[in-house]
Amino acid sequence: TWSTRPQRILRAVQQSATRGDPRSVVRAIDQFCRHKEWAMNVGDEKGCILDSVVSELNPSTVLELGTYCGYSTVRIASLLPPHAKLITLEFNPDFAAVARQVIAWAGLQGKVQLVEGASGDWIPKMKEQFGVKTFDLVFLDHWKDRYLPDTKLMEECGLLRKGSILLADNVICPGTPDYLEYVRNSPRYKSQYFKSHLEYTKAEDGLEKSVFLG
Ligand SMILES: CCCNc1ncnc2c1ncn2[C@@H]1O[C@H](/C=C/CNC(=O)c2cc(-c3ccc(F)cc3)cc(O)c2O)[C@@H](O)[C@H]1O
Ligand SMILES: [Mg+2]
Repeated sequence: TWSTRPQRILRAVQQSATRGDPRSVVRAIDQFCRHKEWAMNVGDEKGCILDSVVSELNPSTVLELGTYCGYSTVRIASLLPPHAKLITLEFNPDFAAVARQVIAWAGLQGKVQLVEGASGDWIPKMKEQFGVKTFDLVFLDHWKDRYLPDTKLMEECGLLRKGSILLADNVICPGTPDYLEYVRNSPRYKSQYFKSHLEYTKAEDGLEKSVFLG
């Protein structure tokens, strides 16, 4: 087939979702991934847990690592207060191009800064490039072996403050054992596991919510 899966996801959004309606964009992607082609979006079950963490925290600054098609970007941005900002990092240009259009279809481009590049390069530049002091919430959903090094990098760059929340996808499937061991045993975090299922399947997966204690 000539198109890529992200391009087919974008087409499903453009065909089935209403412009400017984030919930319809989320629904269109979930419908497509449940009934047509599985894709690695956080999905609706874990997405509801993500929504509750965002709504409860009401964050002003959010960082997302791994945009992919922009599904969780849209979920998070649609819940942010008026002046809040979400910076999302994506290093695959084809995925970034699809995500920009998904985010625009949802009408959320004003709340989202999609940065095309690698987390390791951009985390150290957050303060100077975007005037960010610290992040209230970080959503980790990129390569699973990068969760721990990038968390340590965020600590070193002073991007976390007392009370900052790290929310990590896939801590069971595919799994992030070194990250989980770190946030669950480090005295600098208070960690909590939210049991759920791998998107669009019955397999176990879950989100780990970790509060940075400073
Ligand atoms: C330089 C590498 C680290 N820095 C990075 N900086 C910016 N973007 C990065 C990135 N790493 C990866 N990305 C991007 O994040 C995304 C990667 C996500 C990786 N996610 C998974 O592998 C994943 C995989 C599964 C999965 C589960 C079960 C299964 F059988 C098959 C797959 C489920 C998920 O929910 C997942 O999130 C891509 O868009 C990629 O281009
Ligand atoms: Mg994931």
